Amino acid sequence: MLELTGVSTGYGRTAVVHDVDLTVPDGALTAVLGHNGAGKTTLLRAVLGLLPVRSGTVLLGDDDVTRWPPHRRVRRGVAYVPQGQQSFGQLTARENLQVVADAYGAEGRRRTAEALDLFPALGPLLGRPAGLLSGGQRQQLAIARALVTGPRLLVLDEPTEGIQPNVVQEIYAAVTALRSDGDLSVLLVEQHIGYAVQHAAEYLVMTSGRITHRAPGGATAVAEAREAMAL
Ligand SMILES: Nc1ncnc2c1ncn2[C@@H]1O[C@H](COP(=O)(O)OP(=O)(O)OP(=O)(O)O)[C@@H](O)[C@H]1O
Repeated sequence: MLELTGVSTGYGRTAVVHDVDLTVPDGALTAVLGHNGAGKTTLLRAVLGLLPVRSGTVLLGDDDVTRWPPHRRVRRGVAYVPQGQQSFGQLTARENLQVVADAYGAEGRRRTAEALDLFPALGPLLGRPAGLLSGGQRQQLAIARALVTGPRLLVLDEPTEGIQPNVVQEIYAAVTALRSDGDLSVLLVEQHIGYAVQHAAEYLVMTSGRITHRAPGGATAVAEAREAMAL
């Protein structure tokens, strides 16, 4: 479980995120919604340890990881897929997976095979430079690469931004399959309200760095979420 209590963070002297409480129970999906510049990515950076927490605490299970560096959080089971379908563009899709898998030996090879089962569209593309893949394919590759680390918490920053609807469906189907398989938790930042709220156990709306609305997710919650976003 991930639990943030009273977390504030920012850049230099600029405070961006203020006093955020957020929980992702084991096996659950929590979604953070908000307009451009609301502070969603900044909040995720604090979860990953890429930005120092100025006040508040970040717990992973029983561990207080507030001061842990990013690599220690990754070893503790946190995987981050940043915004923008990032990959090593000159390397092939296969090599993009291998650079991570090599660090995990036989386990890495097993997880690579599992990730490719989850995203079958990647199979025929493995020999192609990642820079030549479409945005949707690169996003699937980025999620697959994160899965090779064997996460217990997957942190996704706007995974469907700029991606065509059928690939969005594939990405959400994959996330659903992953969660139904075990106790993988997902912290999801999205502007695509419909999918995020439908799949979330809880969703939060962030406005100017503060949580201004929180409610249980589900198919019937989407209209309320749109209203909360419009305020
Ligand atoms: N490296 C940085 N240094 C200084 N300020 C930054 C930095 N990155 C982001 N900010 C500022 O922090 C605020 C929140 O940005 P953030 O990227 O967290 O928003 P967001 O909700 O993720 O937006 P988007 O949906 O557009 O990605 C913005 O005002 C932004 O200009």
